[in-house]
Amino acid sequence: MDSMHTMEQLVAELNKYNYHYYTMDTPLVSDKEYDVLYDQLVQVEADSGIILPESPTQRVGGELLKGFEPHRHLSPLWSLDKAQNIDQLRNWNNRVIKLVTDYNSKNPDNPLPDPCYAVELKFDGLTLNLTYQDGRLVQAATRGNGVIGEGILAQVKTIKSVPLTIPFSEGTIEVQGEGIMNLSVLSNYNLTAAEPLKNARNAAAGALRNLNPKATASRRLSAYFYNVGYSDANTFANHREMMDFLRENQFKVNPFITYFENFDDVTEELAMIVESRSGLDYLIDGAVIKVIDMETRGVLGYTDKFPRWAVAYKFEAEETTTVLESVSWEVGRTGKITPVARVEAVELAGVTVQNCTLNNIGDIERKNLKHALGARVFIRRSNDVIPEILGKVTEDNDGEEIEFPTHCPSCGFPLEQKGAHLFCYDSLNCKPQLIGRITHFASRDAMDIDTFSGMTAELLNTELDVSEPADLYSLTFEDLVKLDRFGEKKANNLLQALEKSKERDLASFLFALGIPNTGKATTRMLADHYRDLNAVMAATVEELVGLPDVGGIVAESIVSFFADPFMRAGIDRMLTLGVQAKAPEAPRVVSTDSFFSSKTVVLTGTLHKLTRDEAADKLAALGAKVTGSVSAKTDILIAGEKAGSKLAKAQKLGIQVIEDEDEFIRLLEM
Ligand SMILES: NC(=O)c1ccc[n+]([C@@H]2O[C@H](COP(=O)([O-])OP(=O)(O)OC[C@H]3O[C@@H](n4cnc5c(N)ncnc54)[C@H](O)[C@@H]3O)[C@@H](O)[C@H]2O)c1
Ligand SMILES: [Zn+2]
Repeated sequence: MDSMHTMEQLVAELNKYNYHYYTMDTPLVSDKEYDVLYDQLVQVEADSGIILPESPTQRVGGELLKGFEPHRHLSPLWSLDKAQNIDQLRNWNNRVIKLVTDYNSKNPDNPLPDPCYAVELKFDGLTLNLTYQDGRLVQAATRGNGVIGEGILAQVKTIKSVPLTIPFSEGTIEVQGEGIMNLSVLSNYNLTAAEPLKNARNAAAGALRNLNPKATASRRLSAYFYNVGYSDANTFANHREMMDFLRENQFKVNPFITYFENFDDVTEELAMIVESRSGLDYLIDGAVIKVIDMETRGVLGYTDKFPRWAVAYKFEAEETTTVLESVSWEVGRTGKITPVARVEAVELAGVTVQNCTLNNIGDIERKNLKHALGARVFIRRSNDVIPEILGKVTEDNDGEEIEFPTHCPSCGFPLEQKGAHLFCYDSLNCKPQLIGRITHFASRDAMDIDTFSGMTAELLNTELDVSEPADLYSLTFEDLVKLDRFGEKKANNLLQALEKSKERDLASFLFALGIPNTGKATTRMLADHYRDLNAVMAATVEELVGLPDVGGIVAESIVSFFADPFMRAGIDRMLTLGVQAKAPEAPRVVSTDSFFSSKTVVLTGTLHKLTRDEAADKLAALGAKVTGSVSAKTDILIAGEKAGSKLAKAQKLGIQVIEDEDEFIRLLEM
């Protein structure tokens, strides 16, 4: 009786979440939280042998939205069975093998081949089913309940990569794929949107199920296709043939698709995908493993909800919900004030999350978080960066107000707002700014002062009054040796490291200065172009904006940095104390007859025999233009190990890719 009660509660709760997720595209819980409850229900059903008629384990999708013309799919659309770990994946494979073996023993004259597998990305967007008649797109539908979907032809036509006509013109076919919003498109959209979108999946789904196709068009969606669900004139022997057909008919097919004869190789591929996940420009929530032989698929068949010949291998969730407890304000090295949120501790992607970033006050307002203290919020963690608060679960005014500071929480100086950010401009006296500047100056990509940390900067500041980088170079052994936890050895080590840093090159020195809005690539370019510190310091805005990748803001930042008498004095003092800021070595000989001459080259992934900087130097010396992102203008992509989205993009654009490092080196030396 108790399990009956649990079951009823779970069914009711899950159906409520389904409605908000599938029908409204505004989920109330994260997928992670949903999946936990769903798995509980599956377990209770298995234990009790009872399944309630309205159980979500028996149905695909959710209710249809009114206002769209219903479309009956020519063959049904399915959900996918799930494996949360490799053991569950092996169980799935064992079931496949058993069914194939059983079949073969009954049909010895016509046996099925040993299973081979395709591994694809599992896109997180909205399922699309496109109907083509005699080569023309005549309908596009959502999955709906798997049998009937919502007709969203006008909306789907706004996706530029969806072909309106295809070469294949024999009768009717239905092609399935996923409508998605690229993450870069989402973040661009959010830069100016009055109401930022929380999540790319809901953004895509909501846009496609918007009655106004103009609204859909403004989201600039994309779509990947992975299945021919129905064709009255064509059959395929296996998945490869089907993919070839899709490519030949100009559907966008994801380049990350691999085929394996051996199941162990599948698990290796999955590990690779997990690695490259954070480099992709779209959301995936797992990978899909499919048996490729079509006859085998027919024999394996379907349950009420999903095919037995495919399984989704779920990756660790990147989103969950928690409660926003408080907000504190941190001062960065440039004086920028960053709100840091404390949330109720929650597990996400393998770690316990307690702090999240809120970016800036502009973001708090745009994300409707101004009154969110104590409210439930969605958070997202990708890569290893600090998780971000995406927005409230419900848009109700149910929280306390987040008060914005008027004075620097560290030095008490009145704050100024510039754009979406608050700044403390008391940069010479505000302690976190001093410490931040010194720590940055010493960091690896800057002056590379060994063993120096934020704690060192803090200690030197409190005990020896080191308040700017130049002060570091007047430190003496006597000063250092009397410090807590220092001793002779450490004092000598630091002095040696400081001595060594005097030989750092101009690019690193410029980077170390921490000029606002000026990163490593720009300081390197400045060093290459001017080859002399005084020349950089004398550059004008007009001159700077003429240089590659320098815009007005960067140019202004550089000029006003060097115009500051305090900064100039600090630099002069460092030069007097022996800092060299060495110009790059001998002027570059630009060759014009090499393989790489006048080609635009992008480097990605890990190289083993060269660092990326070395490779870029060599390429530049051969007259190549080395850029950071792949576009139609790219001639060659050098893809080292674990190359991710850039490789996929290059393949998609048909750009020449060199994946073999030895071959790359051979071409460099040619
Ligand atoms: N947060 C919520 O409130 C909520 C509610 C309901 C469901 N969900 C989420 O949705 C999941 C269940 O979703 P479902 O049953 O709709 O779909 P599914 O996750 O079981 O997978 C089926 C879908 O995967 C998609 N897909 C992407 N790439 C594919 C590929 N390469 N090949 C084949 N299919 C591919 C297809 O669109 C297909 O419809 C749950 O696990 C849960 O995470 C969340
Ligand atoms: Zn301050």
